Amino acid sequence: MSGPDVESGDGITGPDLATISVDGCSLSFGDLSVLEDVSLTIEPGEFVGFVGPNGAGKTTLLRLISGALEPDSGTVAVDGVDVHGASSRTSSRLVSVVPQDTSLSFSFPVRDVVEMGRHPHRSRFSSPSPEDRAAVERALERTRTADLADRPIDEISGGQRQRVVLARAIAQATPVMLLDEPTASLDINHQVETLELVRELVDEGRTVVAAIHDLDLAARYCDRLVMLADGAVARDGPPSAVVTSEALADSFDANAVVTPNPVTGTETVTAFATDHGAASLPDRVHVFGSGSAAAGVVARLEAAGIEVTLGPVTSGDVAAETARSLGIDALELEPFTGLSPADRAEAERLVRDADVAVAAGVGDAGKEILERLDGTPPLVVVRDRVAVDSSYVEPRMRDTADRNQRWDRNGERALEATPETVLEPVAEAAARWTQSVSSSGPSED
Ligand SMILES: Nc1ncnc2c1ncn2[C@@H]1O[C@H](COP(=O)(O)OP(=O)(O)OP(=O)(O)O)[C@@H](O)[C@H]1O
Repeated sequence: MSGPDVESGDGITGPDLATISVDGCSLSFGDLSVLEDVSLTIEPGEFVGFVGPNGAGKTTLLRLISGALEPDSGTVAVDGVDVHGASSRTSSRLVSVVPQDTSLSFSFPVRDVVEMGRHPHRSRFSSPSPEDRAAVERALERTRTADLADRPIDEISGGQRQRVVLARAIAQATPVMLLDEPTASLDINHQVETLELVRELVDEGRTVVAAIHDLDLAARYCDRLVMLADGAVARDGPPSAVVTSEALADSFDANAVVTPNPVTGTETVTAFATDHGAASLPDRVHVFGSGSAAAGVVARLEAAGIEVTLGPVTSGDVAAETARSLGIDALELEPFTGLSPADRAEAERLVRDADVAVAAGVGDAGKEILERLDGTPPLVVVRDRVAVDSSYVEPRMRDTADRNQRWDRNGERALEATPETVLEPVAEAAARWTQSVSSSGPSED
């Protein structure tokens, strides 16, 4: 299944396309089992991201594919060649590697380091050909490291070194590139430039596998993600199928929501702290309000596994958009319209079905519902940090808070929170409610 030998854009001959086949690979370090029966096929021209929590086995799997580590059982083939049986010259014509740790123990000029990528293409004692030189210059240009070419490698920054090592891999002109955290030490411009460049290499036909911690970048640039957890493939597929709140909860034990990035449309992960005090959370919470305060509350409650409803909220509002992207049931109103009797009935139903209500940036329509539903369920008021300082909004907030006092069955003030701290008072409100119901039975009012 060897690919055709062709003259590549980087001036070398070799197979231009290669498939990676990992078949039933297991590997242990002493008693520690790190990979267990991993099988994967990666097609030519795919950009695959390995994602997963620390210690999941991403680097180990990359090192297994490069041939640096040998599996206890199973095989790895690149372009049909068993990488563990091949000579190092054959493997280094097939696979180039950008390791996580790019520190080098010598002081060569950057150009010489990039030129090392050409060694597999030359006979042992020959000097670089014009073709080699052209490939090196091209790699320096593509990684924007040409201005560093004469500097000693040990006198440039970690991020610059990372780009130089990528240049060396590009100069190596292999059909497969393996990158371990290629953007880890890069600033935002260089992160995006590097991943755009990797995409270009993929579009030229290379097969690229990269371990990437940043899930947003992985979802934005990779064609396919393989989520590793405890040394096994937990999920494998397009980013939209792999970066989900369920997968993040299962594999990372993370409390997170995944929403579409408004600019790129790709998956964006927002993770929250998992601590919400000792009390248990209610099953269902209704959120009144709009704006970023309500959006933050909705996302945090959803990430904590609570069934959330929202409304009334104006269509297009950030809270409505957040609810929509999370598949949350929301009562949306068209801009500049009031509550119809049907909307009112629907809002009242959503609130009555909830164990706790949260008010966050409540507008006039929401206030109307708040006023009519006196008594149940218990209420938590979220004070928006911006709103608290505003002379326009603050009297309205105070007004809402005063009215909320009448809401509480025990005559206590409604519990207050910020979007960041909403889980604890929600848990407390639910506990209070359960207590008051069990001591007096549900109220009629
Ligand atoms: N040379 C080694 N000797 C012993 N244990 C090792 C060795 N290399 C890795 N491990 C262990 O193997 C497991 C997987 O490590 P690996 O570096 O592959 O994880 P990773 O998913 O790349 O993690 P990270 O996201 O932190 O980079 C870890 O428990 C690690 O401690």
